[in-house]
Amino acid sequence: MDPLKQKFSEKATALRSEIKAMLKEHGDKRFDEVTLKQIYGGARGIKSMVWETSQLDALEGIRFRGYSIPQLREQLPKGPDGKEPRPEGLFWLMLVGEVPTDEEVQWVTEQWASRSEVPEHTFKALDALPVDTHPMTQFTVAIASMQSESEFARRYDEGISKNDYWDPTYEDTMNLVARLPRVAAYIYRRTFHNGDHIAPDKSLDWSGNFAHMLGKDSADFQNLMRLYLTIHADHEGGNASAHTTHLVGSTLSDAYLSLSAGMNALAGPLHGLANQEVIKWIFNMLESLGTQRPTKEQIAKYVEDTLASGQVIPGYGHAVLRKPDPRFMAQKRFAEEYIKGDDVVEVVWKIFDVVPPILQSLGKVKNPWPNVDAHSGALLVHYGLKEYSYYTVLFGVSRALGVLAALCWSRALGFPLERPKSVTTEWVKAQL
Ligand SMILES: CC(=O)SCCNC(=O)CCNC(=O)[C@H](O)C(C)(C)COP(=O)(O)OP(=O)(O)OC[C@H]1O[C@@H](n2cnc3c(N)ncnc32)[C@H](O)[C@@H]1OP(=O)(O)O
Ligand SMILES: O=C([O-])CC(=O)C(=O)O
Repeated sequence: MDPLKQKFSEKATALRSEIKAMLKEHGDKRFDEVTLKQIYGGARGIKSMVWETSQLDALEGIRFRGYSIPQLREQLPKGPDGKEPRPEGLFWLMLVGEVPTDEEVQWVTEQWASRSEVPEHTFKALDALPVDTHPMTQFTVAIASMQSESEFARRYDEGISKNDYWDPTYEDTMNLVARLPRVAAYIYRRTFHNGDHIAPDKSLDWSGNFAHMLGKDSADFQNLMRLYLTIHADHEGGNASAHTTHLVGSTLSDAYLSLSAGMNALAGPLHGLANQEVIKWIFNMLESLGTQRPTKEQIAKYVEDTLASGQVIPGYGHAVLRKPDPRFMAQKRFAEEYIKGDDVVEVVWKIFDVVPPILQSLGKVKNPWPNVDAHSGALLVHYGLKEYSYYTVLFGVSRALGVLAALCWSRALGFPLERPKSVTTEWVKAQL
């Protein structure tokens, strides 16, 4: 058995028996009460799911197995120039709860390179779609098309024991994550570069090779990808892409079908698509103001106009966070270090000054601060990746790491079919 799988199997076996004992002793202990507002309000804050890979604090932001983003940047093995963390290490950490060594991360890089062959029919499926099909639609089609290779589906069909579900789920996860950069780069090159595809370079790390296949070989862009693919990977279990992957996975749909479903949730403008909406909104603002360097007063007026037309300010607000998103701050740090003085970055920082007090003044917005999506587009534009309808695919490649590591845990811990209760308004009225 490979070393990561071995470690995962040991940890999962131990936790499964611990949970069993805990449920036996404390199964009826109350952890939450549900208000009518929560029932009608998108289930905000209701504790109803277990997610081992990360946890979100409203003020501090995300912690992956207890590690904050600055701590990850310090402690995870980095790319060849020692600057930014490699997402391979974060995957290891999320899956087994330990910060990996350089050798362990190198092992993941090589495993993924060796599993990265994409089936020919996936390229054919993509080529059958109109070239202007939204990149996220192409992405979900490509992921679903690879389901024909699912180990879990094959072994389930053969009659696998419940106790072994975790094993082919792990195999599917490793294969799928290994292939995503190739699939995602193929979508980018077919959509925006006339199908002029770039062969993988398996000597590079997972992010470096992805950058290379996109057609961006600079060391700085590779570093941006390492950071980007690390910070977007997981945001506990309740966000729409994670929860969708989890829900679909709970029916014993395999990793391919579950991730493909989760990516459809990520493709919504209130969730992952917000990163494209942010840069579109900024470009529209610059065009309508006729300048690349708007004043704060000009931005404030544009924000007021956007709100007056009944639209949200993309990249601001959050269902859980109540402070500036540490993922926004991590990208701001990257911009300060690598590309200070960039015009679009300067606009993003001015928006950061202008928007929160305006949203606060509305009196209804619970979090006036920027989320992760407020910054990412400006960094990508700087390196020439201007095709913003593609941005959510990058997010999706990263998000796969967290939701699939969590899927492995769900199968290893024997989690059941998810099926919460719904009620009608008539029923609600009868209770009042
Ligand atoms: C990776 C991610 O998914 S991060 C989030 C990405 N999405 C965005 O950036 C889109 C813009 N933001 C939003 O629409 C929201 O803040 C969400 C969807 C992220 C969170 O929604 P909620 O938890 O319902 O936010 P909240 O409780 O603060 O909403 C209360 C009111 O404030 C409004 N509001 C919240 N954020 C904003 C915003 N950025 N601009 C304008 N109004 C806002 C809501 O639309 C709602 O208005 P309503 O009562 O008239 O319907
Ligand atoms: O947590 C959420 O609801 C949305 C979010 O920021 C993410 O999924 O990255």
